[in-house]
Amino acid sequence: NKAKPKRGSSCKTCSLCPPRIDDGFFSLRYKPQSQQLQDIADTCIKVGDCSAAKDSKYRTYDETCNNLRFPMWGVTNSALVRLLQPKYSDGVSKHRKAQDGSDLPNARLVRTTVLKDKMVKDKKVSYLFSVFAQYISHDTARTSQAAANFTSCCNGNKWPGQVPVNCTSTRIPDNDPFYKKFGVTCQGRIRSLTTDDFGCPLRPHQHVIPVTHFIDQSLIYGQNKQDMEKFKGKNGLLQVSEIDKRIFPKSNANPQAVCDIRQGDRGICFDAGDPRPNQNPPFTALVTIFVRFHNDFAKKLLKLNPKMSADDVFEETRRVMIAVEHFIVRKEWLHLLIGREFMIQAILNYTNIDYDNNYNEFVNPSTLNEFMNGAYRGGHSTIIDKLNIHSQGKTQAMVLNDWLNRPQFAVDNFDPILKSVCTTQMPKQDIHGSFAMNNLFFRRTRPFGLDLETTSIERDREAGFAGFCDYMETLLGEPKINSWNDLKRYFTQETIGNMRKVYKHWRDVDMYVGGVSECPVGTSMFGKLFTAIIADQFKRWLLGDRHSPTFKDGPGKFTKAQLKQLNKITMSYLLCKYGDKLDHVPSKPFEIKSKKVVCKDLPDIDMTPWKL
Ligand code: HEM
Ligand SMILES: [Ca+2]
Repeated sequence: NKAKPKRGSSCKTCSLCPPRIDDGFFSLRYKPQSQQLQDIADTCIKVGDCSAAKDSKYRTYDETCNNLRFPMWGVTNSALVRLLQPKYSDGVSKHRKAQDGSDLPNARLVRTTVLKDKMVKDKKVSYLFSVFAQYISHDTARTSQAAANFTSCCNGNKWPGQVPVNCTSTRIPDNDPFYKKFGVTCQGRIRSLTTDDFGCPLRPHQHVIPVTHFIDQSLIYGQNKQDMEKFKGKNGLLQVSEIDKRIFPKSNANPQAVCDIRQGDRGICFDAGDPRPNQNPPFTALVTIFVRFHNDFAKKLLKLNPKMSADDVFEETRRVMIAVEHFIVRKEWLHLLIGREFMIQAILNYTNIDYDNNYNEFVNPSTLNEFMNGAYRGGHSTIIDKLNIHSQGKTQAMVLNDWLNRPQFAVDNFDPILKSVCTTQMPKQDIHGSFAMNNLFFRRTRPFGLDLETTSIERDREAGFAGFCDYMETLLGEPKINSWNDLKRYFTQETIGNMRKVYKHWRDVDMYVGGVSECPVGTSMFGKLFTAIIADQFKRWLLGDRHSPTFKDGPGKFTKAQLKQLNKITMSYLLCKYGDKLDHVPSKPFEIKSKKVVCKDLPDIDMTPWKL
C-alpha cells in the first residue's frame, strides 16, 4: 500500500516551484532516530522509583515513568531533544554566525524580504484544521520565558543600543516598510529558559519546556499532580463555569492579569491545564468542547457504575479524552498535514483504530527543538486574520487581533464560531503569513503591533540551529549544496532572489526560513525538511508512548468493545454533541468539501463496555 506522490503534484498554487526530481521524500536517507542511549539532556532530570507507575492503567500527571527504562523522557520541565547538533558560535549559547564570521542578517529584514505578507486560501482544508494544530501545539510545547519585564526589552519602541539581560529584542531597520511610519525601531522579546536556568550545565545548552511532551491532554489536566488538583471537581468531573446556562472551562482567578478585559466587557476569563485557553476565540471554543466531553463522559460513567470512586471516574475519563485526541490525529488530521504517503512511510497510517505492537521503548517521545522552534511554527502562516461569523441573520467579521485573550467572543458566539471554522477555507500553509500576524499582532489599541514570524526566526537562532543547507545534507542526505543555483531544487526563483538580497551566502539561510519557504512535496503541506521533522515528531509521540491507547501489551489499552465505541468519537461527533445546539456538521470537519452529518441522527456511544 505504498502510495506514490505525483512529482510536483502539490504545487497547485505555485506553478513556479521546481519539479521534485528527487522523487519527494521516498528516497530520504533520513531515518527517525531511536535512541539506544539516554539523551544527554536527560541528565538534568532525576526521577524516583517507578514501581507504583509500572502497572498503573493511568499516566502520571507529569509523565514520569511513562518510559520505564528512561523514566525522565518527555516529563514536565525537561529539555527538548535535537535532531542535529546546534551551531552556536561559542559552542554553548551564542547565535550562529554567517559564513564570513559576521552576524546573520537582521531577522525582521529577512522576514519582510523573504517571507512576505500575503493571504492565499487552501482549497481543501478548513480553518478548524489550524485550530486543532494549535491544540496539539499547546499540549506538547510552550516557550517558557526567563525572568524579565517585557517592556524593559526595548526603550519604549526604540532600539536600546544594547539588548538588556534576558531579552532577545529585534532591531527594526530604520527603513522598515511598515514600522517606519510609527518610528518603531525595536521589537521586544524575552529569551526562553534553558538547562542553564535549571542548574544543569549542559554544553551546548538546551531549551526546557514547562509542559508534558506527550500528546496527553495536559492542556486540560495540567502538567503535574498539583496542577491537576486545581482543576478536578467532585464526582470525577472537571471544575467548570456556567455562563448563560452553558458549560465552559473553569473561571480564572486573576482575570485582569490574564485576559484583556476592556470597559463594558463581561469579565470572562478561563483557566485550564495550560495557561493559554483564552488566547483566541476559536481555540477557546475547542478547549471548551473537550471540557464538556470530559464532564459528559464522566457523568455517564458514574451513572453506569455508581460505586466507582470519584478518582477512578476522573482517571478513566482522562484516559478516554487522551485516546480521542490521539485518534483524531491519526484518523482525521495528520494525513492532511504531512500527506498520507508520508504517514505510511513513517508507519503512522492508521485509518481504523485497532491494537498494534508499535510501542518501542527506545523511541524518545520528547518534543524536538527543531519541531517547536522550527517546523511547527511554520503553522503560523495558517492563522486567519479575520473570521466571518454568521449569527441571527447577520454576518460580522471577528478580527483576530481585536479578540486575543478575550474569550467573551467565544461565549457569545459559540455555535457560529464552530460553524464558521468548519466552512471557512484555511489560509494556506506556505511561505506567506498574514499582514495582521506579522505587523499588528497584539496591537491592542495601537496602530501597530508585533511580528510573530520575526519571533520564529529569532527563536531558531536562539536554538542555535544549523543552517538550512546543513539540515538538508546532514539530516536528509540531500546532495551537497554548492551554490545559490543548487537551491533551485527546493525553492522558486523568486524565493532565491529574495534570499540573495539579505543573506550573503546560501549556507547562511536559517533553517526556519528555508524550511517554511520550501515548495511542498508530495501531498504534504510542507517541503521535505519540515515534513521530515514533523513526521519524526509524531512518530515519537505515537510510537514512544507506553500508554498509547492501542498498544496491545500496554497498561493503557482499551478492550476491543471499548475501542469500537471510541472509534465513533470523531471530530464531527464532538462538534454535534458538545456544540451548544448545532443541527448539522460536516462529516469531515477538517475538510471544506464534506458531506453533512445531521446531529440528531447521530447515536450516543454505547457505554456498556465500561460497565464494571
Ligand atoms: C491564532 C492563532 C495563534 C496565535 C495567536 C499564536 C501565537 C503564538 C505566540 C505568541 C507564540 C509564542 C512566541 C514566542 O514568544 O516564541 C507561539 C508559539 C508557538 N506557536 Fe503559535 N499561535 C497561533 C497558532 C498556532 C498554530 C496554528 C500552530 C501550529 C500549527 C502554532 C504553533 C506554535 C508553536 C510550535 C510555538 C512554539 C511553542 C510555544 O511557545 O507554544 N501556533 N504562538
Ligand atoms: Ca502534553
